[in-house]
Amino acid sequence: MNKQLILASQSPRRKSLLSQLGYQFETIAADIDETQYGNENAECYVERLAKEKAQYVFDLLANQDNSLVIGSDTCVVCEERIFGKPKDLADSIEMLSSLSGKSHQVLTAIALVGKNSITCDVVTTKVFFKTLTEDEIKQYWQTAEPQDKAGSYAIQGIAGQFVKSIQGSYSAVVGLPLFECAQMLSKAGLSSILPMSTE
Ligand SMILES: Cc1cn([C@H]2C[C@H](O)[C@@H](COP(=O)(O)OP(=O)(O)OP(=O)(O)O)O2)c(=O)[nH]c1=O
Repeated sequence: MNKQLILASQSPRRKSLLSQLGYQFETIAADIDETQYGNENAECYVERLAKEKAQYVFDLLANQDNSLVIGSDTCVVCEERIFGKPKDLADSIEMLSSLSGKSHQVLTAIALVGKNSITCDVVTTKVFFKTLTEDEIKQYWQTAEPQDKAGSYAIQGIAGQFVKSIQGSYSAVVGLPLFECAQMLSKAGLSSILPMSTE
């Protein structure tokens, strides 16, 4: 019997990306504390949060034997600094000024939790930004787009024009790496409407 798939997320972008893979799934938002530990590097941080989101939702389920939960987390890393979502305009100015005119990394972790199983993968993408003026950053803030996005920008939105190029996975920057996600779900034995082979 095929397992039931649940996406542990309140993000409409993750829902839309997962839909592209052709799986039937439900979404349930995870409510976890996203505070970073003092000694935690970016990779460990996103991996832990992706696992905690998936585990949080898995623990709510009645039918755990027959369920798999996928959780994900994204952060932006620039010169050793880790950026999550901006708290306010000042935070957004701080983040986007740091990203202006150089490259940074976007880290997205995906975790799949089932009964007695956890698998996880962290995908890193390099993003090259044009130089931004403070006026541009302030105007961008007024659009509301950056407010719920790691690093205070959305590559899939207005901020697409800030991005000169990327090396890596576009879908991972938006919030869910499609290639890695498809491989993980396929290896876990889930079938989508599109049969996948694993590499
Ligand atoms: C860099 C970047 C991030 N983002 C988004 C992806 C994530 O949704 C968000 C980072 O916050 P997350 O805490 O990873 O996710 P979330 O709170 O939106 O959703 P949930 O925890 O319920 O799954 O930033 C974009 O949409 N575009 C971008 O270009």
